[in-house]
Amino acid sequence: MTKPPSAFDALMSGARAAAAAAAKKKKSEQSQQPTASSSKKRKPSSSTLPTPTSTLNPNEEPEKEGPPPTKTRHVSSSSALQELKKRVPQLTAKPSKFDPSSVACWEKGTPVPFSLLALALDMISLEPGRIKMTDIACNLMKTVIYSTPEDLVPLIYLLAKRVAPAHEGLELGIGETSIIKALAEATGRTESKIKKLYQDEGDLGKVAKECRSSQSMMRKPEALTIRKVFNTFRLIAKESGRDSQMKKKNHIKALLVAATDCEPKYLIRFLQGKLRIGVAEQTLLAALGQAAVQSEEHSKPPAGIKSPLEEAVKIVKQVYSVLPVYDEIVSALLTHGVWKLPSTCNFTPGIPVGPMLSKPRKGISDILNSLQDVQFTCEYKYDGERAQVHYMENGSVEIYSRNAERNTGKFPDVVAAISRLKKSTVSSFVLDCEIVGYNREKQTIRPFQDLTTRPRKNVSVDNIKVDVCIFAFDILYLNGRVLLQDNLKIRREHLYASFEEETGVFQYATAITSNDTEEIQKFLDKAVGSSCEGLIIKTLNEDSTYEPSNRSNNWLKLKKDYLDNIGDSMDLVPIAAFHGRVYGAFLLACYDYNNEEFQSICKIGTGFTEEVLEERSKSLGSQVIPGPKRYYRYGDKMKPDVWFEASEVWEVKAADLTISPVHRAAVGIVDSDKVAEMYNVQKATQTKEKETTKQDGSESPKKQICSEDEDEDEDEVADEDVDVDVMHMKMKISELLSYTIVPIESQHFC
Ligand SMILES: Nc1ncnc2c1ncn2[C@@H]1O[C@H](COP(=O)(O)OP(=O)(O)OP(=O)(O)O)[C@@H](O)[C@H]1O
Ligand SMILES: [Mg+2]
Ligand SMILES: [Mg+2]
Repeated sequence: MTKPPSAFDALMSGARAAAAAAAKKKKSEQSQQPTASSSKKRKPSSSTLPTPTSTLNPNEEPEKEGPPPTKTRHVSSSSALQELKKRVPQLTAKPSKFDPSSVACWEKGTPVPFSLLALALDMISLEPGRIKMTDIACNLMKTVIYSTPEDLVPLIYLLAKRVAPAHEGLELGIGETSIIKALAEATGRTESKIKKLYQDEGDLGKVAKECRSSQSMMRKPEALTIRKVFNTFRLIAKESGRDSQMKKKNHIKALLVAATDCEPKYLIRFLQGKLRIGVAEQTLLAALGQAAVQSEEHSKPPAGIKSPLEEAVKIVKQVYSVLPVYDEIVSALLTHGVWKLPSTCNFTPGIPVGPMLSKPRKGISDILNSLQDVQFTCEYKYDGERAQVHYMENGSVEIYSRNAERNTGKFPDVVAAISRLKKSTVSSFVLDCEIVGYNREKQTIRPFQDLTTRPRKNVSVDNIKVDVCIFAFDILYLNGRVLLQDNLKIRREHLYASFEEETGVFQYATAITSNDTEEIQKFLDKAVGSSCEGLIIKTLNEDSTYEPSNRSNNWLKLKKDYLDNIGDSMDLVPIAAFHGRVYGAFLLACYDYNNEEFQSICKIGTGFTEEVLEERSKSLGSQVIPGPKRYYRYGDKMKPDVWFEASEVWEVKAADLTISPVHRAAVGIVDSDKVAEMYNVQKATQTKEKETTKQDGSESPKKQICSEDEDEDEDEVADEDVDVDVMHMKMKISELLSYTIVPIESQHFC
């Protein structure tokens, strides 16, 4: 999703929910997993890791340093850990050559030690390439399938940094303060000491590791297992009401007390929901597909499949886009095998499917070339929030965002409208639509920015400041029937027959069916004139099924931004920055000669190569001033981390200028108190970010992104853009083109 600042926020909040999200409630807690798919019985290794149920030693002394642990079981002997450490490097083997018994040095069938995951994550963190990362994740899964298949679900959730599927919205809900408190109590240090170490180190995970390793323990509590950690995370996520923070803290403390070696580091990082652990969703799904094929029982592909590994990965990804619930997929996979997945895991009302996405095209002729001899339709591309509305047989409604976040509480007006305007023949449906800010008096679409001022949760219908109109463009499910495989023409007929339109409340996306260049051009102009971003062109008849999560050639977007003749560059001055790994984002300002002031116009997230970003950060680092100059104009809500002397000018190519409630450019000229904002700079720079990620396969460049909120949830960006296409980059329209360092006479402005 590429949005102006506040949408970027929405993305980040989606990520937050997702990063903290987790497993399907009952299932994972019941550890109901099917049996091991490995049929060969191998002898457990002689040097087994002690299991959690082993030797209780009531005679041991409580440890001297730190509070005594609640349990006094002695488990994980350091020799067992050493043995595991010796074996773990084998996880980097090619999955086809990897023998899980070479790593599984604990008793088969017993819970898999958490240290295996922690050590594997250490290895993954050293791997820049996606392929190697996938191999390690795959081998890790193979090991778990071989040893203790019921631990596969918890393993996958931990790798995915979730505690439940995204749509359940279950979050760990712990702040850094609680983590620090728990860490202090678990290690017997003061909170201020931990804070100090954190400040010096910059990484609470490392602090945790150091504190643990420097703490001598007379006796150790039970060794952590993957399932124990995961179940505790779920408990943490579910604690609510009074004392919940305290209870959460105690859960964390119990985990920390039991953690050894590099375990504390990863526990903390999981709890913080940090990027530096885990694997992107698509990598995880690929690893799962491969691990499934290579696990013995179900490895035989049906006849005619030439490349089983690739095919299995495709199946797992496809099934996940229709039913994004690991519990279901893993269970089906272990019971019936990967080849039966498409029939064992199906679309389920109430669970959001991945939204179909579009590919950018540069112009109408480009579109006509791509879609020769194919019937297609053009629709307005509305600039709002994607919504998948599920209306269940019992009349309940759920609204999901593009990232499968549950948005129902944000749009009670949509819930009401949809229930009122569905025809009486309709008993259940899943609607794909764009929710757009709307001025009902003037009957006009409001800018995207206005929509983002709506609170995210617990909105009450009586207190809505920004009305919305639902622009419906697809229907995926109707009266108990899944329509994903029907072509768009049929789906549309169903859609048009299912609702009453009401201007400004519920409308069908404006559409024409034409392949005449001039007509399409006029339609595009009309779309832009009606505050839309451009058009989405969709195949109508053949090859026009709904493709969940796919950025498909059957949906092409034509944004006004992309057209060659629009978009000019502007000379802007960085006046402040927001922290990231280097500076995460800069606040840019234009110079107003009349008022002799710098007025903020946009934040620029990236759009530069890492090299240029590094260079600019360094250069501006020497221009830091204690606070904003009095001739800087910026919105009250802008809270950059550092301010700069106005010292250099950057040429920035922009797609669009819109009225901004935040920035101060052209204040008083454009609108009495509102101002212009170059928000598309951010849209495009975020896109660029995605491509960087894809191309080099690493995740680190994402750290450059900074949103209006904290930068803690960057990882979701990676998850969702695995299939961002390179075309996008070529036609990127707003980017940092060049920068010139122009000395600016500061006395001039004083
Ligand atoms: N008529 C429409 N049909 C499909 N999607 C539409 C339509 N109108 C608006 N949209 C929006 O456009 C998006 C599809 O564009 P794309 O696949 O590029 O996703 P995106 O990266 O979020 O797009 P963008 O940032 O350009 O809005 C959808 O997610 C939806 O929010
Ligand atoms: Mg986009
Ligand atoms: Mg959009």
